Amino acid sequence: MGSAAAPVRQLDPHTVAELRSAAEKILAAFGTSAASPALLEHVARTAGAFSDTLRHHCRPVDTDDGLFVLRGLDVDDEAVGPTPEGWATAGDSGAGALYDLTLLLLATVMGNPIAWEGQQDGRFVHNIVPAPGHETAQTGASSAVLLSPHTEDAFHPGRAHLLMLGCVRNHDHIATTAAGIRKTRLSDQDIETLARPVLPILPDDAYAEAQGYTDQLPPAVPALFPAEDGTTLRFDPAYTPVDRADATYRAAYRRLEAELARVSVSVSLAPGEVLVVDNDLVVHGRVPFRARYDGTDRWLKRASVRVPGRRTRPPAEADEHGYGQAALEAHAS
Ligand SMILES: O=C(O)CCC(=O)C(=O)O
Ligand SMILES: [Fe+2]
Repeated sequence: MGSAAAPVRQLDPHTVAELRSAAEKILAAFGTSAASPALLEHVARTAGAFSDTLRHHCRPVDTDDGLFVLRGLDVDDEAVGPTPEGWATAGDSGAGALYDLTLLLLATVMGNPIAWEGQQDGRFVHNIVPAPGHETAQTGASSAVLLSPHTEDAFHPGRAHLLMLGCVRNHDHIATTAAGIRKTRLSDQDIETLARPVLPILPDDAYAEAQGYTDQLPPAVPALFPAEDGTTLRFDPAYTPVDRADATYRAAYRRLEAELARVSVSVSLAPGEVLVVDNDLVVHGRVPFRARYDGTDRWLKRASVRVPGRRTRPPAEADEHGYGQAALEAHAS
């Protein structure tokens, strides 16, 4: 694993002030970051009036890294209060809500934020904190184990194009890992093999309801897709029954895994930094750590964004059932 620096987009003080005042106004008007149709409309209108400078900071990923870090937002460590011991108690008022709204605004500039009825109560901005009892899970709530590199919500055809991870607190400098498909070297033969729909990707442990879905069989999906401007990937080995494939496929899959490990970078987010990952180009994960459970634990805010008009995925995804899960879009598209 390398520690090559991720491309950084430094927000200028004027843009930071523009964002802060927008988030403050919305919080003053609604008293919460909990999404209502009226709040979302307010967010859309506000984001639509942002400066060109802010918009430019939010332009699409423009390097082979497939990601960037927005730097410069300020987080008042005292004001956000203790790290909750689980997403459910994170609350949606005060300084934490200000961060939720800032992410929601940024997400709206980049595309259309999405939420899942089946995850974190349908919130548009999730709280990622270590939770007692989940230490070894393959979800954001874990800590003691490596969270293996994955495409976010890989099981679903409506998954995000962009994943945003905003750091509230990270005293122990615990790194998110990121590996971009455009940095890997694979033979044409392997790419061809992995572009065949051979295996399903099953719903992850954050989706209890989807895991109980039995109406239709899990669809086999390609891990790689040769899109117009380069290869994209859909990859989640922890939820893929790789041993069901033949030896040729398994070997190619393992080589993809090894290549992703080789090009993986560590991004240790500091408070106020927002990692933006292109979910079609980059798989992300997290190194293991020891949770503190004393109110000072690592705390990230997460938003998922769809970018209208993208053509980076196989058209056949349109026929997938998505295990009965539906993504809610923040804004009419
Ligand atoms: O904790 C992290 O750095 C990443 C966790 C993760 O995979 C996610 O929030 O989607
Ligand atoms: Fe994730």
